[in-house]
Amino acid sequence: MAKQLLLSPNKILVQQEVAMAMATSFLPWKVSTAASLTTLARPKPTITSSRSSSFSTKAAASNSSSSSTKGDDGLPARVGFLGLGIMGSPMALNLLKAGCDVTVWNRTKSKCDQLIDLGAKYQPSPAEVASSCNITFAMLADPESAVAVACGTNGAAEGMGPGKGYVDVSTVDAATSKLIGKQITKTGASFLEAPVSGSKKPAEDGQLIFLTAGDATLYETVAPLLDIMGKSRFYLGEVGNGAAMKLVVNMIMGSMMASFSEGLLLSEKVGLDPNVLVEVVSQGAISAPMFSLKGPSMVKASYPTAFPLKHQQKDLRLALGLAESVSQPVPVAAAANELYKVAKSHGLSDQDFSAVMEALRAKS
Ligand SMILES: NC(=O)C1=CN([C@@H]2O[C@H](COP(=O)(O)OP(=O)(O)OC[C@H]3O[C@@H](n4cnc5c(N)ncnc54)[C@H](OP(=O)(O)O)[C@@H]3O)[C@@H](O)[C@H]2O)C=CC1
Ligand SMILES: O=CC(=O)O
Repeated sequence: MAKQLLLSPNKILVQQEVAMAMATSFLPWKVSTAASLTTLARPKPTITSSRSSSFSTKAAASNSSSSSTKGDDGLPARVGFLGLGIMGSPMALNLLKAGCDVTVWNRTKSKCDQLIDLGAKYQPSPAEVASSCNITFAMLADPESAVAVACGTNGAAEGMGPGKGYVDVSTVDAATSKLIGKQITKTGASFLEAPVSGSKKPAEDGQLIFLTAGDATLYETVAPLLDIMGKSRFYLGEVGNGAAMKLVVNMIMGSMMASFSEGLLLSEKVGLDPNVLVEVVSQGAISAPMFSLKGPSMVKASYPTAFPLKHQQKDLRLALGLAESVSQPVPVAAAANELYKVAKSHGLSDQDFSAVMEALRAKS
């Protein structure tokens, strides 16, 4: 059964979560390999503690053979995936590995090859993916590409219709998400926004956090698919709330990274070993997985891309717009945004966002 928490004062419902029996009843095409559940069950974060059944669905799916892509009534799951970048590729791969019938599309077709080799189907346009699938996910770079893929010529909306669902997992602003939702629902299909928190590695490990909002029935329908790709999911109500939550989280993250970079450079300048700083930080109240993960390579001025810097700057820009819309001062985020803009002007757009440190180094 769904457990709901009411968060005042905004009256945003956070639903945690839907039992497997309920979820699978919406999904005749999903598997339920009960025998395999116990062995695959992982420790769950507190937030997911009320959804052990959904978690088990994930475990079952992860352990399933390709024959288990068919439910009791023999209907196959047909899941589309649009956008196979750093995040989309591992997410689609996890769906495929879990036994889903996955159809992919990417603007640069070569990025589909690995998934096709592993059994994914291919369609030459978002419209054709949407028309051949029950559920279509989209993981695009930014608002412009998310709109183009959903609503442009040969876009997904052209292939949508009653009974289908479109789940946009890109990080965009609320207005963009609402626009896409409007175009999708006009066709009779359902829409869910579901941006993710978590980077390349969590995407590979199926450990993403989904921040969903929109059609509640579609949310329940896709819950087992989200559980294949992620470790937790939040349902936040109306379209726009998921986008807003994601932007607030990434606004904090962008400022944290800028501040951490300043600390590393300052420690170096005053003759301290920045590796020791990373260790000290890791043991105290400001410890964060992000610092421990990226600190050692930042000290070596190495920035292997997990979260491209250009996307972090996009998120800060969109978060500033969100803050502006409600007259909320966010001076720290505004300053961080300027730093990421400088980093972009130094040609660091496609490096990891931790390369923002280079913008500070260049200033000194
Ligand atoms: N990387 C990360 O750690 C995280 C990223 N995100 C968010 O997820 C989204 C995707 O990120 P990520 O995978 O890292 O980004 P990438 O830059 O690796 O991938 C972007 C994807 O968008 C496609 N794309 C870009 N422009 C267009 C366009 N005009 N038309 C059609 N397709 C287009 C790209 O296609 P092509 O291959 O042809 O260029 C590619 O598939 C972003 O919104 C990002 O902010 C969220 C959480 C974590
Ligand atoms: O959007 C980036 C992330 O790490 O989350």
